[in-house]
Amino acid sequence: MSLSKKIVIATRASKLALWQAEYVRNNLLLFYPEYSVDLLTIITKGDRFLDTSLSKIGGKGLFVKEIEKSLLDNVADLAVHSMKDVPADIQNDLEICSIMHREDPRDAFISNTCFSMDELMPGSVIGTSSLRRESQIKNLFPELIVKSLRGNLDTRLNKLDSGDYDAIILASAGLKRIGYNARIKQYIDSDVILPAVAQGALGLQIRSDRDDMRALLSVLSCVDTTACVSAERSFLRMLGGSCQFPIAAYATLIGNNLLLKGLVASVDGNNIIKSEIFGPVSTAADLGEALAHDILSKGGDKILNSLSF
Ligand SMILES: NCc1[nH]cc(CCC(=O)O)c1CC(=O)O
Repeated sequence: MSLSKKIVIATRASKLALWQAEYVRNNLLLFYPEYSVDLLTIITKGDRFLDTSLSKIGGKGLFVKEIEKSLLDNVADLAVHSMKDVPADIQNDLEICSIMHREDPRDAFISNTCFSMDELMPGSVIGTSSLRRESQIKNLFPELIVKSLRGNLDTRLNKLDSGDYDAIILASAGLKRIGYNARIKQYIDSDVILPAVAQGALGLQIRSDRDDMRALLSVLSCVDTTACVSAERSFLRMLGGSCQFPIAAYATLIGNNLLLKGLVASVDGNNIIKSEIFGPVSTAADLGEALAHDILSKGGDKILNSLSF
C-alpha cells in the first residue's frame, strides 16, 4: 500500500493558531515538497465561550478536545498545539510526537502609557485571565488591580486600546509569531514572572498508530526544547494541574544539565512556594517530579487543595 502524499493539519481558527499551522505546513513543504499539506479549521469549546472566565468553564484541555477528535476520527493527520494549552495527560491513542524549537518563553507587558510594570501607578488596572500571572503580579505589586481579560490576541489588544485596562500581560511568543512585537513595552524576565509550563513551545500531535506520521514529523523536533518541556510537564503532571492553575515552571539547559525552576502560588499572591532543581538532562522527567514533591512538601499541597474549581 502506498501512502497518499497528502497531509491534513487540524487547527483552531484564531490568527495565532492559523499562523502556527501555516508555519508547520511551510516547514513540512521544505522537507517534503512532493506532499500537499491542507489545513482543517475546527472551532473548540474554548473558542465558543470566549467571554466566560477560563476557570469557570472548567475542564482541562478546553482548546484541544475537538481537535483531538479529528485525529481519532482520522479526519486529520496531525494537530499543531501550543504546548501550554495541552493538559499534562494526553488522551489515550494519541501522542505528542514532536516538540519544535521554542519561541521566547517570557511574558510580555503591553501598555499605551507605561514602559514597564513598575511604572504603573497604584490602583492601575492590569488585564490577564491567567491565575499564574495574577498571583505573581499581586505578589510583586499588591497595589495593582488585576482584571479578567479573555479573547484572542486581537480582542485583548482592542480591549486595552479602548481604555478598559492600563496594561495587559500576554505571552511574547504569540505576539512575535503574528508580528505584533512592536506592541511589547517590556519583556518580563522569567525570574520576575515565571512562565507557564511549555510557554512558547509548539507540539505536533498524532494518533499513536500513525508510525508514518511520526517518522515524517521527526525532522521538526528540537531535542533541547523536548527535554525542557518534558521536565516542565512532568512537574505539572505530578501537581495534577493544567494552564488554569497558579502553577509555573521554566527549564533551561546548561551544558548537559537542566535547570528547572517552578512555583505554586495562592491566587491572592500572598503565598508563593518557589523552588529549583539542577541535574542531568537525561533525567528531565525525574527532575520535574522531584521538584513537584519538593514544592508540595513545602506547602504547595495546601495551596492546591484550597483552590475551588
Ligand atoms: N492561552 C492561550 C495561549 N496559548 C498559547 C499562547 C501563546 C503562545 C505560546 O505560548 O506558545 C497563548 C496566548 C497568551 O497566553 O498570551
